[in-house]
Amino acid sequence: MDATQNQKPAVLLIGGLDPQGCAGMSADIMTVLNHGCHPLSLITGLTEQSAEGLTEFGLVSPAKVKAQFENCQADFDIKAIKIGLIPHLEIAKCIKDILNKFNGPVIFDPVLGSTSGGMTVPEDVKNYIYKEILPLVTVVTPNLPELYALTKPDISVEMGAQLLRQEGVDVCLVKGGHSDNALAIDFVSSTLADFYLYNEKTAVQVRGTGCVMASSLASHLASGQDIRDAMVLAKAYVARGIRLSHKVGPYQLIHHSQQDIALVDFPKLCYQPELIGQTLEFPTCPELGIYPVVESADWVKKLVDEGIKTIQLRVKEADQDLIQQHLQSAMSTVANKPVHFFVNDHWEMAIEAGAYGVHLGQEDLHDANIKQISEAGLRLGVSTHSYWELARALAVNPSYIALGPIYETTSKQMPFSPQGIERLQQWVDLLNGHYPIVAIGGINVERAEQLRKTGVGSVAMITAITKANDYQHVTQQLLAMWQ
Ligand SMILES: Cc1ncc(COP(=O)(O)OP(=O)(O)O)c(N)n1
Ligand SMILES: Cc1nc(C(=O)O)sc1CCOP(=O)(O)O
Ligand SMILES: [Mg+2]
Repeated sequence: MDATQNQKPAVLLIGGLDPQGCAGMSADIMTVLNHGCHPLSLITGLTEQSAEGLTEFGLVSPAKVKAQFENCQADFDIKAIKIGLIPHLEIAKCIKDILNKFNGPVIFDPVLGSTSGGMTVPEDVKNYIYKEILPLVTVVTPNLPELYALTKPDISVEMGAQLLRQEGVDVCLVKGGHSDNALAIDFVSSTLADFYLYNEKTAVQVRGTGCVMASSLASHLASGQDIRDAMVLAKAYVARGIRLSHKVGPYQLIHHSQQDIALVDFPKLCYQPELIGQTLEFPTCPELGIYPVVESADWVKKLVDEGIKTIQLRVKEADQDLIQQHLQSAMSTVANKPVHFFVNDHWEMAIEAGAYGVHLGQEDLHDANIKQISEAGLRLGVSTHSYWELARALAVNPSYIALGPIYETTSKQMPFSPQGIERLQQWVDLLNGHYPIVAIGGINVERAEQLRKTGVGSVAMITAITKANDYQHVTQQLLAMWQ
């Protein structure tokens, strides 16, 4: 077997040593270890600090940092680099050389001083960071004071992030924890999209949260997570750490743990600032059981006749009249029957027809008027395929959350690889008691039986029923299994 297989991903940490073990390199190492990664550490400064603030950056030799990096690179396959304190110009130049020899993701938490006050990074270093380091960085994670110091005082987060990105950074994540808002709102600007991540703020002042956030992000990227997922998971890790934080000496410190993240720690994601913190209400729905997704009113009739209690009409046709005909006909099938009838995509028609609910994907959420669906009293189901899509779904507060594709599907082309049963188990554990979950994608009778063991309340399928040799037999098998 290749000796590099099954090795922990190595994360190179470049930053200052806080001898009190609360922030900087010590916090970074604890975080990286907790994410199942291996920390490599290059110390940029032997700081002197206390609860009163930072009094000394502490010189280290750039030549030694360079030599240490070369040893690390020779012996480890570095998967991500996280940079914190850059105290001196010579160290900044050395870091630039290191970054030029590295191809993977670079996370830069631009520590310019200590939150408790005292010394700050000299102007020449700040200028060098701006012009020479930022262009080599994948994600920069300033807090508000750092954003102001690097750009302009009191600049908006959107404009500030824009300025940093103009220097060549791929993603700018501005941490809003220092604002006096009741929510901890981070702004993310990236080539993929701009969005806000938010969760409830706790009253406690916890040390080292910025270091932990950036190290968590680096660890998730080193482990191969999508960059948006990595940001969501890192924010959840910090939120959980703050919620469980504890007193050490004069400080309140993050709790590091490998336990699963709880829903209360999971951030919400939205694209418009005016929607931050606005929670809509949708009627609840029960566990939905066997949930066929079908393309015609004819199939709705055939399956309701078989005893199906949840069904979705998913007509992928451009002809609006035809969709309307299918919908009207399906509505008369389900009228006065205990059937949970969902309409895919066409939310306005669903409201007009008085359907039980609507199912929307992430792109559909952009176009739909979610408030109108809520006001009309329809249930809402939302698709998710990743952690960041889950964060988006949580902001909408739907009636159920779907996860897919659990297995390879032939019914639809998607940029997502199969989630697998373990990922479904994570969704069930995270959302249990809060949102009903629907699993979809490549599910047949045998697989449905396996998935039931995760505790998922519903399985949705297209081909297993509509392409079956004997759809009635398959439907009866599924219904019998899910009782
Ligand atoms: C139950 C259920 N889950 C997921 C989907 C997929 O919805 P969406 O992502 O909007 O894709 P389309 O179905 O519109 O192609 C679904 N329809 N139902
Ligand atoms: C429509 C759809 N949405 C999916 C998602 O993952 O969001 S998977 C899928 C197709 C499901 O069809 P089948 O049961 O034939 O695999
Ligand atoms: Mg859709």
